[in-house]
Amino acid sequence: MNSTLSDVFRSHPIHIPLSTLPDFTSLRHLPDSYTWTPKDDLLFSAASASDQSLPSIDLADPQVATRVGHACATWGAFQITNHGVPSRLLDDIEFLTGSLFRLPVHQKLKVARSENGVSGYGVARIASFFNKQMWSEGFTVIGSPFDDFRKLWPNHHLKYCEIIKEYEEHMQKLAAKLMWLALGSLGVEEKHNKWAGPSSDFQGAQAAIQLNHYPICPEPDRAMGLAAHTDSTLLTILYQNNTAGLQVFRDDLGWVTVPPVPGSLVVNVGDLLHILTNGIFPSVLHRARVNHVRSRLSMAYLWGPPSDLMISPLPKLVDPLQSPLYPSLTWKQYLATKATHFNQSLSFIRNYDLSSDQLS
Ligand SMILES: C=C1C[C@]23C[C@@]1(O)CC[C@H]2[C@@]12CCC[C@@](C)(C(=O)O1)[C@H]2[C@@H]3C(=O)O
Ligand SMILES: O=C(O)CCC(=O)C(=O)O
Ligand SMILES: [Fe+2]
Repeated sequence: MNSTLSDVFRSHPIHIPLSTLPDFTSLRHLPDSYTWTPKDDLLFSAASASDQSLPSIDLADPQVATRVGHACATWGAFQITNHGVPSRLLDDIEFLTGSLFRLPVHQKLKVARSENGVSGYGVARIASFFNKQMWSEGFTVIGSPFDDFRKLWPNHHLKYCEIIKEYEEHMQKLAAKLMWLALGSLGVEEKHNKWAGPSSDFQGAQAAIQLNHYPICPEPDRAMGLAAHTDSTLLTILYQNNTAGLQVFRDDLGWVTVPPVPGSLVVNVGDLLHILTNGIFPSVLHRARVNHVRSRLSMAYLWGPPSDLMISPLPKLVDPLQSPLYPSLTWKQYLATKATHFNQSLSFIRNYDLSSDQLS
């Protein structure tokens, strides 16, 4: 039987006690366990020396594929407008996210993510790779949120389930469209990508929704909302509320803040698209900072292939005189690798000897 994303982490539990979640609202000073220095993250204070900003692309632009391709190759990320997701739906998902995190802690803990689970309330999975704690809380949706939502909102869960369903439908279509624009810019056609399906709709694609809340922070310069990471996806589509915090990293520029533009969405190239394009598109290193004036919400749609499907560099994008940069592997195997090797996962699989045992 095909596995789902929820199965992936059963063999990779994380041990982060939820009792470490502070009551963010009552703190006047940053506790030591939340105070980051460059020792805790080498890139912590890599300042941006540039006024360059992330490309913004109008999806109705006749040159859209070229622009998407260029943004993917240079930044591994871009913002989009005219994406077709109704602004009413963006308001709804933001409202849902705000309502969820405003619930009292004891209520949120009713749906706490289990150690070997992936859905539910808790700190980001990547927390286990850092000595310091992040100034955020999250909620992950994979599959139906019905059971969790009924515990959170006994009287309103159906309304909230409906919003998630509608959001997923729109995001799935948008992700497939963006994927074709990105691949199309490299001359990849449907015949080069067997997984595309007869109507190019990427049948069986799997996805997670990650809702993030970054509370107001008493000492934001010393805190970290969500530490630097790449997403393990093909693409991630992120909606941020009206508060800045997202930053993307470029080796030549340092950290670049992505200011929220009302109604626009941010698209990140994930590790699997980097592998599929044989390294042509970098997966973008990104993080979220916090501030002392306004709390921030972000809603990420993390999109990938069926979790058992073999992903490998597309032959069309591999120089016939060279070997592909990466071996074939499934999303499930990649997530297992990520659970062990985190930000070193791409270099780990690049040097991995396929003739030896199981990847992990
Ligand atoms: C599909 C997934 C990607 C993700 C792990 C997950 O199974 C569900 C949560 C996702 C998320 C969201 C926040 C950042 C991230 C690195 C994390 O810790 O959980 C990503 C994971 C990922 O992209 O590897
Ligand atoms: O909050 C943000 O802007 C980033 C969130 C993110 O990177 C994620 O959920 O994977
Ligand atoms: Fe991310």
